[in-house]
This record gives sequence, C-alpha cells and structure tokens, in this order.
Amino acid sequence: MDLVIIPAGVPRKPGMTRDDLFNINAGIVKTLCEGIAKCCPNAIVNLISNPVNSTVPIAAEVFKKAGTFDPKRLLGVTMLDVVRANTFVAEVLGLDPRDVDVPVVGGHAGVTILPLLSQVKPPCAFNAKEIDYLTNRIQNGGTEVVEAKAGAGSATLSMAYAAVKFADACLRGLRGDAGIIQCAFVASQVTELPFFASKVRLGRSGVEEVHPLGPLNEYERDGLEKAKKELEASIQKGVSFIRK
Ligand SMILES: NC(=O)C1=CN([C@@H]2O[C@H](COP(=O)(O)OP(=O)(O)OC[C@H]3O[C@@H](n4cnc5c(N)ncnc54)[C@H](O)[C@@H]3O)[C@@H](O)[C@H]2O)C=CC1
Ligand SMILES: O=C([O-])CC(=O)C(=O)O
Repeated sequence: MDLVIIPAGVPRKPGMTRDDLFNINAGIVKTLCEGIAKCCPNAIVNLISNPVNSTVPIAAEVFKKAGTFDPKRLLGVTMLDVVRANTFVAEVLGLDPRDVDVPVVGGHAGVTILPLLSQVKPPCAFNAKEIDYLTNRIQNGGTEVVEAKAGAGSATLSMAYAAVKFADACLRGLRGDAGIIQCAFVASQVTELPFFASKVRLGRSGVEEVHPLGPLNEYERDGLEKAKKELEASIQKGVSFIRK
C-alpha cells in the first residue's frame, strides 16, 4: 500500500466550526491510524477529516506510539484552500484559474487559512479592498458551502476534486517525477509550531522539502500571528487527545 486517503468523519452543519467536529472525528482518525500503523506503516497518509489542524497531530501521536511515525509521510490536505484561492483570484484578475498559483499557508480553518496574495503567480497587485475581499472569501470558502448546503453536509465534490489532485501529486512524487510542489499541512520547522502548511516538494519518500514562507507583507505578517495563535491551540488539543 503506497497511499492512504482518510476522508472519513462527520461534516459540519451551519453554525458549526470545524473544531466542533473534534469530539467525533478525533476518535475516528485515531482508530483508522492505528489500523494504518498495523497494516501499512510505510504508506503516505493524506488526511482530509476535519479539524485537520488537530487530526494531523492526532495521527502523528498515534504513529509515534506505534513506533511508525515518519513526518515525511503524513500530510494534512489543504489543497481545497488552494483550489478556492486560485479560483477567486482568477475571477478578480480575469484569468483562467489553471493559470494562477496562490500559495496558501498556515492551517485549514478560518484565520489559520492564510493566502499569500503578495506571492501570486503571475505577479499582480491588488488594492486593499481586493485583499480584504479575497482573504475573507478564501478563509470562509468552506463555511460558505456549509451554509449553502443548509444541513446537507460540506464541500463534497470540490473536496473530491482537490483530494484527487493532491493524491495524484503524491503518487507522481513517489514515482520519482521531479518538481512536484504543493501546499500541505505537515510537520514543519518553518515557524515555531510543530505543524504548519506551506509549499512542500513531494518525492519518492513523501515530503522531501518544506519550503519557507518567503517574504510577507505587513497584512500577511498580521495574519500569520493570528493564524499561529489559533493553530497552536488546535495542535495541542490533538496531541493531548492521544497523550491524555
Ligand atoms: N480537508 C478539507 O479540505 C475538507 C475536509 N472535509 C472533511 O471531510 C470529512 C468528510 O466530509 P464529507 O465527505 O462531506 O462527509 P460525508 O458524510 O459525505 O462522508 C463521510 C464518510 O465517512 C464515513 N465514515 C463515518 N465514520 C466512519 C468511520 N468510523 N470509519 C470509516 N468511515 C466512516 C461515512 O460512512 C461517510 O461515507 C468531514 O470531516 C469534513 O469536515 C470536507 C471537505 C473539505
Ligand atoms: O468547511 C468544511 O467544514 C469542510 C472543509 O474543510 C472545507 O470545505 O474547506
């Protein structure tokens, strides 16, 4: 088994945060990861189940307990944030989303989703109103869908698209293709937090390189501080769930 994708768990209903799913999904992710440690300890794991900011640390703790943890092989899937960011930015720029690349760093919930609009490719400039609009829309994309579905679940089809795109990148890396770079929530030394989403290079052993954030403007530096505060608590909550 080369790759395991975990999409199992309950989705949000309107009015809920991703963290409100913790009580149910933490146990589901724990059980599935115990199975992975036993049956396919060398697989790359793509973790989709929310809250990703806590379920990835849960998975890491389960694997550590089992003696199978390899930080290169555990990836929280934040690809949908990138898909949304590319789509919304392309709309503003009048481009095809396939021609746009927006790095989205931090984590996968609210203010922890930090689009780096100063690093968009192709290079472009946004005014303050556009930056506020795009940042809020990208950070709240999941909530927008949950509200629109009015109790019938969360983003399912767009997540399927993002999951396939991400899994395909992981498999191409495993095959040895060069230059496979995607954003993911991984064990990281990019900040003082033990997990953080940023661009990573995927290769034969999984995450072969975690890219630094690059130059941030003042708006992004402010966003980073907010993101880190919430992320720290979410990571700790996941770790404590297993170590308790
Ligand atoms: N990382 C991301 O960007 C995204 C994450 N999600 C998350 O993915 C999860 C699933 O969301 P949806 O697919 O919309 O929900 P869904 O309700 O459509 O599907 C969940 C699936 O999980 C299965 N399941 C439940 N408990 C299980 C268990 N103990 N073992 C194995 N399978 C189990 C259910 O049978 C169902 O097939 C949620 O936690 C949601 O928040 C959803 C969209 C985007
Ligand atoms: O918002 C949710 O609950 C599901 C999700 O993670 C997303 O769509 O980004």
